[in-house]
Amino acid sequence: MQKPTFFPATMTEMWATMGSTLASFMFLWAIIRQYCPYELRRFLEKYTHRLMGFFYPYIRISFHEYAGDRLKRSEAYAAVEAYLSANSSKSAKRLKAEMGKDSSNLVLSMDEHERVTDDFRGAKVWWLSSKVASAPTRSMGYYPEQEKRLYKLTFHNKYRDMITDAYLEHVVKEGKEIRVRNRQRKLYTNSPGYKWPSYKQTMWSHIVFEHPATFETMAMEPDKKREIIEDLLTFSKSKDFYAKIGKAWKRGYLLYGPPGTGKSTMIAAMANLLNYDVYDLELTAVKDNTELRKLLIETTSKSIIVIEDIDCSLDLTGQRKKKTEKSSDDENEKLSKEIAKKEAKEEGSGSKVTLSGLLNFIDGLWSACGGERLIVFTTNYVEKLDPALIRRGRMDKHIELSFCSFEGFKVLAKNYLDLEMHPMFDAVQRLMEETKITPADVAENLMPKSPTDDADKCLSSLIQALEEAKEEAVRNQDEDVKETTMEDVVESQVDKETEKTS
Ligand SMILES: Nc1ncnc2c1ncn2[C@@H]1O[C@H](COP(=O)(O)OP(=O)(O)OP(=O)(O)O)[C@@H](O)[C@H]1O
Ligand SMILES: [Mg+2]
Repeated sequence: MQKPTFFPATMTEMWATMGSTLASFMFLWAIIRQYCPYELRRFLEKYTHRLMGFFYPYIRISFHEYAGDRLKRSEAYAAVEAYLSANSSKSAKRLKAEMGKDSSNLVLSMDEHERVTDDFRGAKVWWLSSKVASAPTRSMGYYPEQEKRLYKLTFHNKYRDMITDAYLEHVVKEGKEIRVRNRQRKLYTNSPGYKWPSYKQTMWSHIVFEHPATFETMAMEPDKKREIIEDLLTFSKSKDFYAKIGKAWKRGYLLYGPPGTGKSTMIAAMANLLNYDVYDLELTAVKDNTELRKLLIETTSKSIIVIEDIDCSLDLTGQRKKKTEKSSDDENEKLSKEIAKKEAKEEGSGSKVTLSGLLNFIDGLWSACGGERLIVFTTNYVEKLDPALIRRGRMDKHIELSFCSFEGFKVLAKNYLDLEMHPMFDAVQRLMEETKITPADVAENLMPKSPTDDADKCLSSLIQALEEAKEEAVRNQDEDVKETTMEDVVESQVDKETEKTS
């Protein structure tokens, strides 16, 4: 009987032949790579790829993290990352873990060079997470080698239409939803320490946004509060409307009023209402208009860009006027430039952001990128600002936050003391009508200072503060009257003397 040795022998021979052929080919390729000129190598590579294309029935799509000029992280990459994080955690063997929403759960995603498969309407696709190193740039000094991350999607040619249409739409849609669900809201600030020009580094640094303020806890007249909430909610749902009227999907809010009336608190309440990130822009740390534009490009949609105390941030108030004066006289121009330089040096800020740079930031062509953004300015002195800065269209809604009303006090009493009615409320109401007090002062008085402090104690401390404020106001008024009468007396004396001499 013949032994069944034929097959294994042939197989072994076949493997051996194949192995040696492969080795020869590799050897040949190594020689070609070493000695062949670059152009010829490129040519060979190009045609090998084309030849492969005839026989290799699979299609590959790459999703790069930074596409194009790399100004911004690719939305498609982020959506794919989120989609795969939800779908790969069961099948991938190496995963990356990151903190998710509220720092309470971990979000897993594919680690580098990991491959997972996905099924869509019977079609099988493969996802590979990968990274490629790009050559170090030497044009402006030496930067280390940069890594570009990407996802590669491979599928059979016969599913081409279905994958490029339906499947990719499904991935992006689901990915976006997952991102919103897992999103930890962030509070960003522009770090003045930013120097490293690597493309991966953003100009913003962030922490998790955890401010607890809401519109419910804000002391304000109920009608005004409702109006602001409705305005915000309408804005957030108006994507199509803004597209229809041909306007960028953004809205400017100017919050003004004395210190301690809740401007910063309202920004936190807005962010919590709409579930937006907050970008707290420190203008004095921005070097120039170009840097301001870069900062703007790096903000994401669903966010609030805040510039607090806009009147103090830069000397934006008189710049337009100065410019016209300057143009009339060259000598003056030089002089004022030198003074400005000196001032900048003295202040140590060195910021060269101009009013026109800021105006462009708010509603220039670049401001439209991203969409769904609120720009909020706060100031204590609205009258100091350049009218161009706060005209409608730039700052669409002007909200005055003012001294505490009795309605506002009732909200604070409910928050701080759990009180809706109390016999001392009448006294508070009467005093509030007669004098001005900020919500911050009311809040401070209503705050229990020791475990034994009860509602009566807090309310009487508030009444005392109100009475003191009233007395001070009367005193100030008396002094004002005295000053004006003195001025009148002096003026009339001067008038009499000039009449005599004439
Ligand atoms: N309208 C308000 N409702 C509830 N709390 C308020 C309100 N206004 C002020 N407060 C309380 O007072 C404190 C100071 O308020 P906030 O920082 O918002 O004032 P601001 O208007 O931003 O002042 P500034 O102009 O000095 O920046 C907050 O911690 C908040 O608790
Ligand atoms: Mg503030």
